[in-house]
Amino acid sequence: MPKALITGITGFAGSHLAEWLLANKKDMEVYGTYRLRSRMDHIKHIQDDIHMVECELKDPRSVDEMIKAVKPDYIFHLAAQSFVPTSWNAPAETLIVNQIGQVNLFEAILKHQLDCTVQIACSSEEYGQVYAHEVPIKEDNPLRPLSPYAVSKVGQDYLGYQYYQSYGLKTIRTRTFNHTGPRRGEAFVTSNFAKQIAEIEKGIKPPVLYVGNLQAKRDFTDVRDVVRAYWLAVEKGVPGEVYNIASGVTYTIEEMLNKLLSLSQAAITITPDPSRMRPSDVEILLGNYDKFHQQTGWKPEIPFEQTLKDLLDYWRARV
Ligand SMILES: Nc1nc2c(ncn2[C@@H]2O[C@H](COP(=O)(O)OP(=O)(O)O[C@H]3O[C@H](CO)[C@@H](O)[C@H](O)[C@@H]3O)[C@@H](O)[C@H]2O)c(=O)[nH]1
Repeated sequence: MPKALITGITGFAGSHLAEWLLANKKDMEVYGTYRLRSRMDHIKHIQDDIHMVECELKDPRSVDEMIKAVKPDYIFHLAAQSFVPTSWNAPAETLIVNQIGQVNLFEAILKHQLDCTVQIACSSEEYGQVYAHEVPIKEDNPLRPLSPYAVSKVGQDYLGYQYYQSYGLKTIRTRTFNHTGPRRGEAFVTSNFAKQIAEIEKGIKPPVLYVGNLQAKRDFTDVRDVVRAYWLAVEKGVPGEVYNIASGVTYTIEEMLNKLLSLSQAAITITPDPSRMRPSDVEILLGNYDKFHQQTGWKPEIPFEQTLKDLLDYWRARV
C-alpha cells in the first residue's frame, strides 16, 4: 500500500488532510509526525486509523530515523511555526523550525534514496508588499516578505526549488493564501474573533470584542478545500513547480468581522487593542489560482459564509 506522511498531522491543516485522505484514498496508509508536547485533540477521532511517529524536525537524527522507518511515497510537509506575530518575538526559532526542519527532511529523503513526492506548505505571506497593479497575484510576482515568518517561508520555497534543480527531489510548492475553518488555532484572526463572539454569547466575557488591524485585505479559502488541493498537488502537480492556492476573492478583516457578527444575535462593541497591531502588516493578499486550476482542475467549493458559520459553531460547542 502507498504511504502518505503528514508532518504536522496534529495541527489544523494536517488533521483535515488526514481526514480527507482516510475518506478519499482508501488504498493509502496515513502516517503523521508528532512531538512529545503535541496536543492530540484534533486527531483523537481518527487515531485508530493513522500511524503516529514521534519526530522533532529540528533534530536531524530524529528526522533521519523517522524517514528510514516510514519510507513514505508522499510527504505533505505542513509542520511549521505558522503564526506571523510569533515570528517577531522568536525570529531565530521560526527560521530554525521552518527552514532547518525542512532541510533535515530533504537530507533524510536523499540519504535513504526515497522516490517520493514532497508537497511543501509555502505561503502567500511570501508576496508581502504587493502593489495595486499586481493583484490578483500570480506565482511570478516578486517576493517582498514583511515578517520573519514570511522570510522563513521564502527560504522553504526556494529550498524546494533548489533541491529539485540540484538533486531531482520531486518537490511541489503550494503558496496557500489564508485558510480557515473548524479547528483553526485561536490566535488567527477568524478563529480569534469567532471564539470571542461565542464567549460573549455564553456570557463568559463582557460584550466587547478586541481587534487589531481591520483594514488588511485577505483571500480566505476553507481548509477542507485546501487539503483537497494538497492531494491534487502531489497527484497532478509538476515537480519543481510552484502553485497558488487561493479563492480569488478578497475581504477586509472588517468585512470578515461583519460577516461573523451577522451570524450572532449578541450586541457587541468593537474595541481596538494596540497589542494586536504588527510592526508591518501585509496590506492586501488576493490570489490568482489559474495555474493550479489548469494543472489539476481544482477550484474552491465551500462558500466563505459557510466556513465562518462552521467555525463559529465549532467555538460555540467548545467555550
Ligand atoms: N491574528 C490576528 N490578526 C488580526 C487581528 N485583528 C486584525 N488582524 C489582522 O488579520 C490579518 C490576518 O491575520 P492572521 O489570521 O494572524 O493571519 P496572517 O498573518 O494573514 O497569516 C496567515 O495566513 C498566511 C497565508 O497568507 C499563512 O501562511 C499563515 O500561517 C497564517 O495562516 C492580519 O492582517 C492581521 O493584522 C487579531 O485580533 N488577531
